[in-house]
Amino acid sequence: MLDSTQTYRTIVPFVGPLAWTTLRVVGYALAGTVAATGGLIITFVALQVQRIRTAPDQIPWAGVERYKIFPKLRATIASLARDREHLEAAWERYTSTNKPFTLPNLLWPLTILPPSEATWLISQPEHVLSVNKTQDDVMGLAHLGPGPTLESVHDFSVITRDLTRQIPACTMEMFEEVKHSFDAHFGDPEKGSDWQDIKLMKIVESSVLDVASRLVVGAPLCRSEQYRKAVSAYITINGFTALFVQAFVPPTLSSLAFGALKWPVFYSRWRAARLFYPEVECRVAALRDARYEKEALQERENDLMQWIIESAAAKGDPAEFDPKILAHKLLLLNLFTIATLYLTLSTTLLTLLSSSDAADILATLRGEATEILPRLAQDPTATRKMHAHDSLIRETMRYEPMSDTGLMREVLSPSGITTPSGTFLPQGSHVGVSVRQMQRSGGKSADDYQPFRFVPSTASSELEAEATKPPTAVQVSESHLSFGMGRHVCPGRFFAVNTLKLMLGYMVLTWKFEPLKEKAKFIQIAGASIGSEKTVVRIRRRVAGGRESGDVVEKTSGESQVTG
Ligand code: HEM
Repeated sequence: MLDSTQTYRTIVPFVGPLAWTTLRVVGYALAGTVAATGGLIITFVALQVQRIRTAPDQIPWAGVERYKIFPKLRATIASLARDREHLEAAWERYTSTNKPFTLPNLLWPLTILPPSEATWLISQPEHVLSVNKTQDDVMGLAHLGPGPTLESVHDFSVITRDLTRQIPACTMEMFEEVKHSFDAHFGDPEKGSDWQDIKLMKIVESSVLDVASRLVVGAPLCRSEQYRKAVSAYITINGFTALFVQAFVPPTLSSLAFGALKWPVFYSRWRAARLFYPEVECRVAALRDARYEKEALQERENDLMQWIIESAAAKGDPAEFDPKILAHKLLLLNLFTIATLYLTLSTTLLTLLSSSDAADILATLRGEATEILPRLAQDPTATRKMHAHDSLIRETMRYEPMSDTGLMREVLSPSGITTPSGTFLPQGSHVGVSVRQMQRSGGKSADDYQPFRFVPSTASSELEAEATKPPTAVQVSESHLSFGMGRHVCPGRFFAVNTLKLMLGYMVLTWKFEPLKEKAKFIQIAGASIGSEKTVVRIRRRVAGGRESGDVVEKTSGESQVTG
């Protein structure tokens, strides 16, 4: 055995070189990190400067501070957190005189047209003002989309044609999932009917994930932890990759960047798709075999997966009928449904619970849900009579839309385009409207939150009722732009509002909510409004036992059931 002196003598000669090597590795790592960060910052700034140049010259910019160096660049960087502030100030200043202004934004400077030009904006053809191009850029669809072509990715006819028509047929299935997922995620069942604190955003996210996925992949997969994790990872990685390339990579190099960065997205997509891919493959094969057998065709499923498969088959292009592409198309739709329903439901709840009338609003909703939800099994179209819920959804989207700006288009026309009031928009510039301000500028009470302002009044005659009927949540107009407007209006809005009614109705029937003591905080990120993750809400499960009509009782199987 070596004594301590020997050990010391053996080790000492290695200490110096080892320390030196370690120091060098750390040094290289540090230098690499500094160089990479510096490179990213320089590319980012150069890219922003180039984008600033694409904006129309003669239009004033929002948020710029004169006499400061690089005012537009500074305003662009500040827009990440101060977008709403910029929008409000410029709206006050320019819109009263019907003038456009340019809103700085990290994606691109956005020229905001006055409301009088919104109808002109949406009536321009795609090759002049393009919606698809903005979607492709924000979501990286050309590189990360399912394919087989971009045109195919933008074909949403399955939603417009099949999903909207089949809403009554899907309602009970969706309601079953609402009950299952909200019971599973909302609060700790062990606490019974005691008050408990929940982090609202997290819990709404988990519940919505199951409900939105039920439409796309069905049960039981939508409830599996493996699928939930895989689809969440796919949404996050896809979103970050597309945004990273849009923010840091010049358009000329974006194909190269996507070529390298797409692999984590494809891997995450594969992890989610492989869980339902065999089912898609099996149905594709069945459809191929059964094309000439009427009986087999009659037995086919009636769900989104089947509609997508049949729609692809109808195109007669083998590339469209590839099970892998079909699975990826389903995942893209799952991304749309999860993100939009999560944001809208959480904003609706937070705005409602922040209101000074929260208790009364909840009571009215509960009354309506008690009357309608138990009738769904007999009449799935009964959700159309949930006027209070519909009005609350429309009012929340009006008051606190998912995004402050909308109707976003890129000018594709090589010679640019001039608006009716004479504003010239060059090729490559981006144009849109201020959704939030337009929705809040319809009279004295437009700045107030009145959840039941769109509930039909009880008129004396049918004729009068028809004449005074307020618009519903899915009816878009210049004062209701949260679903967009024109040819690219959201095709999923009928399904979205129906599902939101089921979720809200079930929640108010099943839990008591304590109104918030302070107004809920919303985080503004680049024009999007998202409830704070930290918001804690107090809930209590209503006592089971069917004491009141409409209460939720537990069946012996452990499932919950709404009593009639
Ligand atoms: C409350 C929830 C939702 C909101 C607030 C919402 C909002 C929007 C908005 C603002 C647009 C852009 C319209 C335009 O550019 O003019 C859009 C487009 C779209 N939405 Fe939704 N959406 C929701 C739910 C859904 C759902 C559930 C689906 C799928 C089932 C869906 C599918 C789509 C598709 C495919 C488009 C692109 C349409 C096109 O470019 O032609 N959305 N949505």
